[in-house]
Amino acid sequence: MSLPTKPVAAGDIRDKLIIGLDVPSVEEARSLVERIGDAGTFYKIGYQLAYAGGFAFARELIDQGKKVFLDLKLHDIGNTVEEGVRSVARLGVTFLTVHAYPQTMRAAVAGSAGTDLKILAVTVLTSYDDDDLVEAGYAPVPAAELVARRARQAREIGIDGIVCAATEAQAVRAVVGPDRLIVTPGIRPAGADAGDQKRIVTPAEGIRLGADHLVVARPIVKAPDPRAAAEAIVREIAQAAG
Ligand SMILES: O=C(O)c1cc(=O)[nH]c(=O)n1[C@@H]1O[C@H](COP(=O)(O)O)[C@@H](O)[C@H]1O
Repeated sequence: MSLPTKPVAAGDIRDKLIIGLDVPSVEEARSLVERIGDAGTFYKIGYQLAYAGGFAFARELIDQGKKVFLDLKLHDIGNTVEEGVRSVARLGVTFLTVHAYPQTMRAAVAGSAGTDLKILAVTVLTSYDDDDLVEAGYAPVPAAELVARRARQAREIGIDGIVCAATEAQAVRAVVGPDRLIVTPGIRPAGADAGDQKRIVTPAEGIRLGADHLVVARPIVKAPDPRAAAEAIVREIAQAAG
């Protein structure tokens, strides 16, 4: 089966790889970024690093010319989300995540209005499968269906991009159209450990399925040679985007 491929936007192919800095301290993050060198242009700061000095480190990365994705997965009452997003927008980061609940997404769009910050809505976490949704209290619904529903709501609300598993990227693209970003975690180079991820694909598949950016943490962060691991993924992305 030949898969539709979204044309690759002009720009640096390395930006398609977002490296998750899932490490416990700024010192470790700094040393990892140094080791990866110019193989890494776009970094994600999530819970682990954000709450351990990561906000100041985001500034440091931006000053080095790197792009930063602040993965805070916000979800609270509308006013709190809106004001929180307004504060994040002042940090100069490129992406911020919120959970794809309509109230939360509307508040995030309001808080980022008039700024360069792009809001990404996390549809259904890639560690969830259909059984996990039932356990969380949802009426039985396939994860893919809930992803499509939330992607439609995100588009209607004016969210900039969607975070979903690459296995759902084509369905999401059909819903959101060509102008929204699709960002996919749950990426594993062939042979790598899945860990807690349940809906995974390889970097090449992720790109062929239409992802604009791939988020990869453990396969790079825990590799004996993180730079070589990042370079191999960028090569795979370039070939797939080819
Ligand atoms: O928003 C995210 O980035 C995210 C959403 C999601 O559904 N699944 C997911 O794994 N992530 C993040 O993507 C990264 C994936 O890490 P690895 O599984 O180690 O490559 C982690 O930092 C997660 O927090």
